[in-house]
Amino acid sequence: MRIAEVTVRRLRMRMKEPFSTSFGTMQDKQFLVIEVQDENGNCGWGESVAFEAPWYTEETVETNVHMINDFLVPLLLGKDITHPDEVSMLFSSIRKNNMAKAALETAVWDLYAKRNRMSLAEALGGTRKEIEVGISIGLQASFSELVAKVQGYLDEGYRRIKVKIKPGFDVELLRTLRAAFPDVPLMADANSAYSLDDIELLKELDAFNLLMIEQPLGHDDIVDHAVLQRELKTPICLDESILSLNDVRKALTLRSTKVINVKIGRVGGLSEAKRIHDYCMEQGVPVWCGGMLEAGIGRAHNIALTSLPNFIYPGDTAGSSRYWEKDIITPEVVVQDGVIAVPRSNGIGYEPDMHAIDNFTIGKWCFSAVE
Ligand SMILES: O=C(O)CCC(=O)c1ccccc1C(=O)O
Ligand SMILES: [Mg+2]
Repeated sequence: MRIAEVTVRRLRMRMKEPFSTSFGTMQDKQFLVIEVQDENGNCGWGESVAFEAPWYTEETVETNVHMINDFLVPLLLGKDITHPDEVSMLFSSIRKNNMAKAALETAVWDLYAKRNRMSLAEALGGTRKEIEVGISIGLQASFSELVAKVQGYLDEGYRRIKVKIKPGFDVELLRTLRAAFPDVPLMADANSAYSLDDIELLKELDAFNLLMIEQPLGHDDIVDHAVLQRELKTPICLDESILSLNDVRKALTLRSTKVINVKIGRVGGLSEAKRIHDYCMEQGVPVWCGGMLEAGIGRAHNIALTSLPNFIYPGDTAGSSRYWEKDIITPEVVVQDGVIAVPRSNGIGYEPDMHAIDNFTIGKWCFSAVE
């Protein structure tokens, strides 16, 4: 297939409620939507998960606009591609900027699946017909509000609860939750809020029978996490520290982590995400799919990826209505009884809603290959 056109749209959408983590609060979300077109007019869709500010990784919406428009699109446009695995090789001269690369690469995966009349899940080798999902709940103003939120999501059927923690909102917060929900699959995500100086406090979390603790230490660390894991019963799960299969290999060698949170954007695309999945499966290490407050297109890519067999724990991919009054795909992503049915129609299996997309678009760039 020849990549004949690329359209980059910058969208702004307001989330139903703010989302707070150890590094701050956000409610307005800007992100990029990518449309790639082949020589026959088939379209593939991708979403950049970079945020407006660089608190999760160093990438931002603006750096993604720059990288995509000025470096990555010129490497992709007009190229003949037989398989989407080739896209990351086309981009190999560009260091890092994984979210920018993934936005384009995932769009090519969708296009490839559509051309071959298969679902994206099928193209990736996914086997599950439905996926179990959990929910990630941001820091709340009070413990009672948090308990009420958890109860609400359990009532909706979510299969696993993840809460954010930070210094001062950890031991008592989790004690309160465990008292209210003794048997619920529960985990905590610190988004790098602690250091090895907090080791005694982190050991107290072993009392709460958590499924895992996500990224307690430095965003780029795999050495201190190995020291911490030796002292903890609770499995550590790395998120921010994992940017590639090589990072996974090194973290497992050091025993820094027992579970991997796979995010397509953070690792540079679906091909690398699948390689990480396959490697972890060989090693007997479970993985699960993280979230980046995505709109529908990013959500659809997560669902397809999660259909692979070693996605053992429920992921963070909630239904569209968790964040959005109105999503940018039809139908919207629906969670019923804590599961999402993996779409069987071609590509991502959801139709981009052009009316909604146009409504939210605040910037647009179009590129065509020269004939
Ligand atoms: O609901 C989601 O999409 C995931 C929410 C979440 O935990 C998160 C949201 C934004 C940035 C980082 C993270 C994270 O997993 O650390
Ligand atoms: Mg995380």
